[in-house]
Amino acid sequence: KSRLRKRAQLPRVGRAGPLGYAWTVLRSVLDSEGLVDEGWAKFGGKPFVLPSMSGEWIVLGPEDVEQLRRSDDTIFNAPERAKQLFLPNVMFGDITTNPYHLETIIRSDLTKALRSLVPEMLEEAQLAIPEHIPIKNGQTSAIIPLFPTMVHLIARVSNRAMIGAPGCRDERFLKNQVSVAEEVIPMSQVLNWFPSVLQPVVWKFFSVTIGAKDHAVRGVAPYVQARIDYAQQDNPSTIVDLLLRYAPPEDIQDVPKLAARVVHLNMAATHTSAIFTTHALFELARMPAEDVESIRAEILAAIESEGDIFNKNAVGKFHLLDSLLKEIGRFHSLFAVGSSRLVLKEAVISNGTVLPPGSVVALAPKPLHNNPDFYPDAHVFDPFRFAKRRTGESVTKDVKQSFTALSNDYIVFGVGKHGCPGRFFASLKIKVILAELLLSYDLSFPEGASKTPKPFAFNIFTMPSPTAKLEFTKRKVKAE
Ligand code: HEM
Repeated sequence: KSRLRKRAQLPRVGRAGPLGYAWTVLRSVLDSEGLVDEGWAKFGGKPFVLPSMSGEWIVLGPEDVEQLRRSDDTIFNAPERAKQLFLPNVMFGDITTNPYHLETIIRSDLTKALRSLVPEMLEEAQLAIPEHIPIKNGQTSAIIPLFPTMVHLIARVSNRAMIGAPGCRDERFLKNQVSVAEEVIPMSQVLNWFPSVLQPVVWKFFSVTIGAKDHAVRGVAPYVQARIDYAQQDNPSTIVDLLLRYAPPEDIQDVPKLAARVVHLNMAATHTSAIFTTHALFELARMPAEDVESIRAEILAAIESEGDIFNKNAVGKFHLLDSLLKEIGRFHSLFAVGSSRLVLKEAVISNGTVLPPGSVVALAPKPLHNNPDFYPDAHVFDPFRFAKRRTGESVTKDVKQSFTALSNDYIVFGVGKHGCPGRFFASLKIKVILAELLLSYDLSFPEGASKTPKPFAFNIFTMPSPTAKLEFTKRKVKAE
């Protein structure tokens, strides 16, 4: 007898019946994570359907992660799903038929260029931090809204790598880059309510009204043009140079399209990294002082071991900071469901269910990251969890504990061939900024403020509280 079952037999989370369905869809807007937790508990970690405003997600269980990891896009397709979910071709023009800005550049060239980018990002962080944490004359500390400040700081340091200095310091330019995600992500949701023929018209209407993406593209265009004019790409020093190296001739004639690719990359690079930086600073402010001191001491020792130079090798030795970031990714999920793929051909999943083409599958980070087989005391936030697993016996085993290592039990950066190609850049950038902040300031919650600010959830995404504040007190000794 066949064990195979039809897709329709998959259980669904939420209230029963058509009205219950509508209620569940509405709940998913503000509480997808709660729905995923509920479905996982109710169906014992077996696949189930999660309804949402942008259609149904089939949330897969731990047994199916390996199948997604190995997939080569013939059955479970990532780029098609990204197009369906974020509609880049509607909002940015056709930048995904030849997605060289996402693949070649970020995956290989940027990662190779990281060594030379560390001193640049460090210099930018050192210049930007005092501007973002303005301490008034005669005072020793400043209280700032953390998440929006980190978004801005990250955008500036990222753009030192994207377009170079001094362009990355232009406040208006940065504001526009940051606003793009705030326009485009909710818009992709709204556009999904319209049939595809109407989407360009609806987008045109909204984009003229809001305009963040158009402003951002116009902001990047002069830098692209300058790099074309000076043929800087033979000796690349920014991501724009790398982009020009791979751009086909027709793209070189189309500066706005090239600029749109940079804006698209900025979108992937900013809020994600700012979320980690914000969580890390809140955690550091909550942590026992001696733990913060051990992280600082390790940073100082690593820099000293490189002849007092804060370079990429030194950052590679910040194991405690690396562990803290990895634990943040494990403990605070960024999204309720991720690594989604469009099913292109009939596919059978672990429990024998046959999924028809057109289905959407995804993984649920939070329950996977709470698997007691891999994470004893999973409910406890242990900043040094992964550092403790580094035994020093085998380099390969130790590397597996690092923040950027992908595994089936740690899916913050996704799985398989579409796992985040920007993660090495992101990790370095975040560490440079955090190390600089830790060496310069003591961190604390302002008097009377909650030490566990409530995160903000929208659709599948979860962000740290956008209004919670942190106090930065200048430290007396700052090692150079
Ligand atoms: C902490 C920061 C970041 C996090 C948590 C993050 C997370 C992710 C995740 C979960 C995916 C999807 C993986 C999958 O489908 O399995 C992804 C894809 C991607 N990310 Fe990141 N990301 C971060 C930073 C960056 C940065 C800085 C860049 C660019 C400079 C970047 C560029 C990309 C690109 C181009 C993709 C698409 C890859 C593909 O489909 O092949 N990301 N990221």
